Amino acid sequence: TASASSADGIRRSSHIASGSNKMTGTPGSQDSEEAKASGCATLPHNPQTERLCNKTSICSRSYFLLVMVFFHVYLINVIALLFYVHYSSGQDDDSLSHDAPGTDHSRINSRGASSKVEYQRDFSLPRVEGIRVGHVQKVSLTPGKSHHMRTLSLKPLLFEIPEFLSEDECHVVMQLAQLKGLMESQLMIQEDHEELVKELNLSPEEIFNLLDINQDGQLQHTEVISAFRDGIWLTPDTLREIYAGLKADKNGDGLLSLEEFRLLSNDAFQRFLQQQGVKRSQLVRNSRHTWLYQGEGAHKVLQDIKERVIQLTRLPPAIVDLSEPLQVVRYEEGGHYHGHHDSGPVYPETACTHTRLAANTSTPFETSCRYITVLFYLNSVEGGGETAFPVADNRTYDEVCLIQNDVDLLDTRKNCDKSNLRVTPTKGTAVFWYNYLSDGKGWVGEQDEYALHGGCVVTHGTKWVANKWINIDPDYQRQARYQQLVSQPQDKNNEIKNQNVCN
Ligand SMILES: O=C(O)CCC(=O)C(=O)O
Ligand SMILES: [Fe+2]
Repeated sequence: TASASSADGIRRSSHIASGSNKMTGTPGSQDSEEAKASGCATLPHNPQTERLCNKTSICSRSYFLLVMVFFHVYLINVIALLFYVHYSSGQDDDSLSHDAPGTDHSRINSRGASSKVEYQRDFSLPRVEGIRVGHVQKVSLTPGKSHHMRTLSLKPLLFEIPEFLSEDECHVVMQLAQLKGLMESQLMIQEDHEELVKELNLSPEEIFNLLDINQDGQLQHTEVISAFRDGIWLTPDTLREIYAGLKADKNGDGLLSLEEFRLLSNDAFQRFLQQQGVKRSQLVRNSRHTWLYQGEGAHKVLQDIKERVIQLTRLPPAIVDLSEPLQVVRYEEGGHYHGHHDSGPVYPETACTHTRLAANTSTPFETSCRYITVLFYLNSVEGGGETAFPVADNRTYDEVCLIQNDVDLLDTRKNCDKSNLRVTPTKGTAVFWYNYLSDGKGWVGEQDEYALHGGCVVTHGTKWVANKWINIDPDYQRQARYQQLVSQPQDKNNEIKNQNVCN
């Protein structure tokens, strides 16, 4: 508005100026009025002095015009200066947060997160193209050597790279893992599940309603299996045994009414399983594992593998550096890992485990956000142990269809042969896939439901694999804040960690 009225002002004053030129020398009311207004009325009425006054003195129209022009130029300069100051201070904010991390401590709040900074999304995550199933592309991962990468499926986007690791490298990784010691991948009783149920304080009716997916007032086997499967792997057969043991299914129709369900409280369930003795084969995962750090100072083989993963995925090194360490897994004969996702789904109220430190709020749910899984086979397995992708490249995917007519596609002890895709473990081969789709704007989108997979039961010998998970938060701001936070000087990081421990 200010500049509009100024422009208007210029237009009006130039109109007055041209009008005064036409009337110069002719005594008239307009001239004399203006002369009066500008102080010329005090001069004696002399046409010569009046002409002089009109043309050269400080009360002339041209002088007025000049002053107005200067005034507007001045005004425009002031406005431009204000704009400059405003925008340049905004840019400073950004450059502080990106280029000189940790220099502006005032913006780190007590939860260790920067509360004001909005990171500009000026970066697109690269994604390897699959082209079509069976397509082979050459990739250069180490100087002087090229690998062949074959597309195994498009849903999920899945690739296989033979000879990614040399025999020696496989040997070193297995030895380092053994040196460090492997722990059980899954404990026998899932206490956290029970605790969560207690914490939520749900009544049996509420739980029944949650489980009754088709809302028919009865619980079918599939509805109970998917709900209680958090830890112990239930099959329709074990479920029948449990119902019989707890005398839960009074009328013996294989379905549970609300009344029958009350007898099958979580406690009773767990107690029954404890009495029976849960076998390792009844767990979701039957293996042992350990973690190997791959950063500075780590064994050269481990650092080399990380570098090759950077080349393979074409992701910024910082993202790979800040991801989980290498997980080395050993399955004994009889070992397995039932169908699962390596990453959780993305909901607004879910936080990623790796960026939790940088989350602005404390969120009730936490999940692993593993954008990519790179799975290395460290040995060739004598029997079984394939990695199964039950729904890879399915035309449709419907979770309910995973368990049908007592056939559970997630059961890698029984039904691996029914999986759409199986990869045979071969020493040195790597497979990698995306657990998330793209959001179409260069960042992480929805979880890819087709990325469901599992490790089939090892029928002969042992199986060694390693997982390199690349963690990226689907929430760009959280990922950026996290990267900013961990790249701050050590003393500041300790301060933040201590705050978290104490809170
Ligand atoms: O052992 C396999 O083949 C798969 C392992 C796996 O899916 C995992 O460790 O998350
Ligand atoms: Fe997995």
